[in-house]
Parts: sequence; C-alpha cells; structure tokens
Amino acid sequence: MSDTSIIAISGGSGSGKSLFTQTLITEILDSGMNILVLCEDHYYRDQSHMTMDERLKTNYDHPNAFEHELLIEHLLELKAGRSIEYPQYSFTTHTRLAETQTLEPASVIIVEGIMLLASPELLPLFDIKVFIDTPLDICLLRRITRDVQERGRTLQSVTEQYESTVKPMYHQFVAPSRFTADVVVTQGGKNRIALDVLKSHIQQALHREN
Ligand SMILES: Nc1ncnc2c1ncn2[C@@H]1O[C@H](COP(=O)(O)OP(=O)(O)O)[C@@H](O)[C@H]1O
Ligand SMILES: Nc1ccn([C@@H]2O[C@H](COP(=O)(O)O)[C@@H](O)[C@H]2O)c(=O)n1
Repeated sequence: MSDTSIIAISGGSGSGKSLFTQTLITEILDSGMNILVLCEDHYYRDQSHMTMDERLKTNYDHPNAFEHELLIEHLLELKAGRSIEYPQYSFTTHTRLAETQTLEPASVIIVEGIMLLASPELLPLFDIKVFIDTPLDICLLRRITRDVQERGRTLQSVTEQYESTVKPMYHQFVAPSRFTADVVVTQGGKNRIALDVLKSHIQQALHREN
C-alpha cells in the first residue's frame, strides 16, 4: 500500500465544495504537484434500466442514491497504485454515461460530495475530513442559479425538489455529519486561511512522497 493522503470535502449542495476544491487544486497544480480530484456525484447509481419518470422520483439526497461500494473500491485501487475507470454522470438523464475516464493514482486525492461524512463506511478511508459550513438559504440561492443555468432545470423543479428532498435530507444527513469533520470551513471557497492551511498540509504530504 502506498502512502496516499485522501482528503474529503463535504457540505450541503451549493455550499461551495466545488469552488473550494477547484481553488485548492489550481493553486497546488500551479506549483507542479500531482493531485487527483474525485466527485461523489460521479458515483450516483446507474439508473439506465429505469424510465425517466422513475428517475425523476429518485431521492438524490439520500446516502443510498450513491454507489459508495464502487467509490470505496476505487479509492483502495488508487491507494494500491492502480488506475481506475471513473464513471461519468449526467444530471440531465439522471444516470451514468456509457463511457468512463481512466484515472491514474496520485499521492494526494481529494474527494468532494454531499454524503461523504454522512456515510460511516467511507470515514476510515479519509485522512482529513473537511466540512464546508454555509447557511442553507445561501446554498439554495446558489443552487437555483446553478441548476437553471448548468443542469437544465426550471425554477419550479428546483423549488419542488428542495422542499421534498434536498432540505429534509440536509437536516437528516448532511448537517449532523459536520460533527465528524476535522476542519469546519465558513465562507467556502473564499476562506483564504482555510485554503492556505489545507494547501500547506497537502504540500507537506507531497514532499514526504518525493
Ligand atoms: N464563497 C462564495 N461566494 C460566492 N459564490 C460562491 C461561493 N462559493 C461558491 N459560490 C458559487 O455558488 C455556486 C455553487 O457553488 P459550488 O462550489 O458548485 O457548490 P457545491 O459544489 O457545494 O454544490 C457556484 O456557482 C459557485 O461559483
Ligand atoms: N440526477 C441528479 C443527481 C443529483 N442531484 C442533486 O445534486 C446535488 C448534489 O450535487 P452538488 O454538486 O450540488 O453537491 C444533490 O443535492 C441532488 O439533489 C440532482 O438534482 N439530480
């Protein structure tokens, strides 16, 4: 087994996980380091056997919506120095695409997603657990803009899904998972100090490898 560091970045939908992760890796990649990012969203279950009506009824904010078994298998493969076939997911068809992407192992792996810290089977794999703590009303405002502009949703579908699953599941699963985190970050991807602390930890881990 190699000495791979796995960092989990979790928090509600729209909390700023992706922006935080992207800011972090852009700054680290600028210094020429080898780092890999996996999104939990890519591990939403394949629903190609279901009709579109059935897919629209899925609760995408429950831990069971994810194939965490496959995510665990992939993290273990990467830690063992082997490549993986990374699933690709469509928020339009609500299922996996036929193609996958081959990803090579790296010394530091960042995984980001809503249910990472709410899933006890995943926790032992993470060396650092980060929770992006953003008020739910701000998450909702960001989600409306993003889902309409980037995920082909209507304002009505975003508000209905928010009331029926996103908000109740946030309170049931995501918010309590904050207490499993090592680091709780306010102000998301704009929190300069949190970014610098994690960057410094990652750079130390990468230097230990070299
Ligand atoms: N701190 C912030 N201030 C302003 N806008 C932000 C901030 N963090 C994220 N956003 C914006 O909010 C939207 C959702 O953020 P994103 O990082 O995709 O959230 P998540 O990955 O947690 O769902 C994106 O359009 C992003 O640019
Ligand atoms: N087919 C799907 C799958 C997921 N969602 C929503 O995505 C959210 C998680 O992704 P973030 O990038 O926002 O963290 C989650 O809250 C699901 O409701 C969806 O709408 N459709």
